[in-house]
Amino acid sequence: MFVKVCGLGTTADIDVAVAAGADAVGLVISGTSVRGLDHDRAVRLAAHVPPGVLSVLVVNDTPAADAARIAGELGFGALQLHGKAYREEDFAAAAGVFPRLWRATSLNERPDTRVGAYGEEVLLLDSPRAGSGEPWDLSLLETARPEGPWLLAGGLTPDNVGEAIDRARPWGVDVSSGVESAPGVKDHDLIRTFVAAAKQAASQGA
Ligand SMILES: O=C(O)c1ccccc1NCC(=O)[C@H](O)[C@H](O)COP(=O)(O)O
Repeated sequence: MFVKVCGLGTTADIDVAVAAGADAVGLVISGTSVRGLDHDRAVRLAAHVPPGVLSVLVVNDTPAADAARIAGELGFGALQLHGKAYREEDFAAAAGVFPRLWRATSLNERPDTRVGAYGEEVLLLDSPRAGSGEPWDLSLLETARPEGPWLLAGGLTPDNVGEAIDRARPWGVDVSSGVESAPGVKDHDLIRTFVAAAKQAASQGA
């Protein structure tokens, strides 16, 4: 089970997520997010992610080609494009600059759930309000379950991630609000508990 912890804001957050066994860490650059990093902090945090752990740049309001340029310049391992504004041509433009793209979408919006439909490596299925901590109706997966590398996100917590994995059978999971003590403030114990619960649920279900 691939586990990504998103919206990290400090080097200590990264250290804790990595030590807990997270496979990827997400850094958000977005003017509208409580987790949005300014450029200098993003540079510092991206450089802090150790080899072997995937660093993911998360954007939702940045032109895709600009985001791709930033991802390349800062040495990110992947770029997660979030939001309704991105179309297939945006992915094509971004891929010409930085090819390791993740596509985030919501099943509530009736998206294309084929992994790779827009040239992305990974598909992320999230709640309609990304980063809100709101869960979504997993029964939507019954008629639109993706195949291949896809992440379940949206309202996951240490308490519900095991059941969500059993039900949705994703390739990986992604969490942000569910490991916070306040919006934008990561709780290190919750990060450890979440990663352990996700890995355990996956090994029991394997
Ligand atoms: O985290 C944010 O604030 C955010 C804002 C805008 C676009 C995306 C954002 N986060 C991206 C994510 O990685 C997922 O939405 C997140 O893991 C799931 O969020 P949550 O329900 O808070 O766990």
